[in-house]
Amino acid sequence: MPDADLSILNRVYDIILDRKQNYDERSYVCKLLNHRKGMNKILEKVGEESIETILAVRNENHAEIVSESSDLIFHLLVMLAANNVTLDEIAAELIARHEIMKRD
Ligand SMILES: N=c1c2ncn([C@@H]3O[C@H](COP(=O)(O)OP(=O)(O)OP(=O)(O)O)[C@@H](O)[C@H]3O)c2ncn1[C@@H]1O[C@H](COP(=O)(O)O)[C@@H](O)[C@H]1O
Repeated sequence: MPDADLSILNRVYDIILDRKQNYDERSYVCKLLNHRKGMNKILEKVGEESIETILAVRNENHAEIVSESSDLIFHLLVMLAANNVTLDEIAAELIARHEIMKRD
């Protein structure tokens, strides 16, 4: 297994963008992006996974926190891609805040 690093966020985001362009009935991302409830379905999933992450923390269960946080981040990536927000924009926002707030 390759070293785990956050470049996987870009890789998954790029797959989601590809799913926006190329419908595949086997794809979970395509099901979400084309759901009859529209954006509400994606937002429901973000809400659901947020609550499951909170419960995992309440349970003090490390493995569950990792798993539920991964579900949450994945569904956030779908929500961002569906709204044409790029990861570069998120990175730029975090960098700008870091520059403003850093104390050393
Ligand atoms: N990271 C993920 C990922 N994490 C979770 N899931 C799916 O998210 C779904 C919802 O998870 P839940 O735990 O909420 O399960 P559930 O309650 O049964 O879900 P629903 O009934 O609400 O659909 C499950 O079907 C999971 O398989 C994911 N599906 C896809 N990815 C990534 O997205 C890429 C593209 O996926 P496809 O579009 O399916 O090819 C994959 O290669 C992965 O990198």
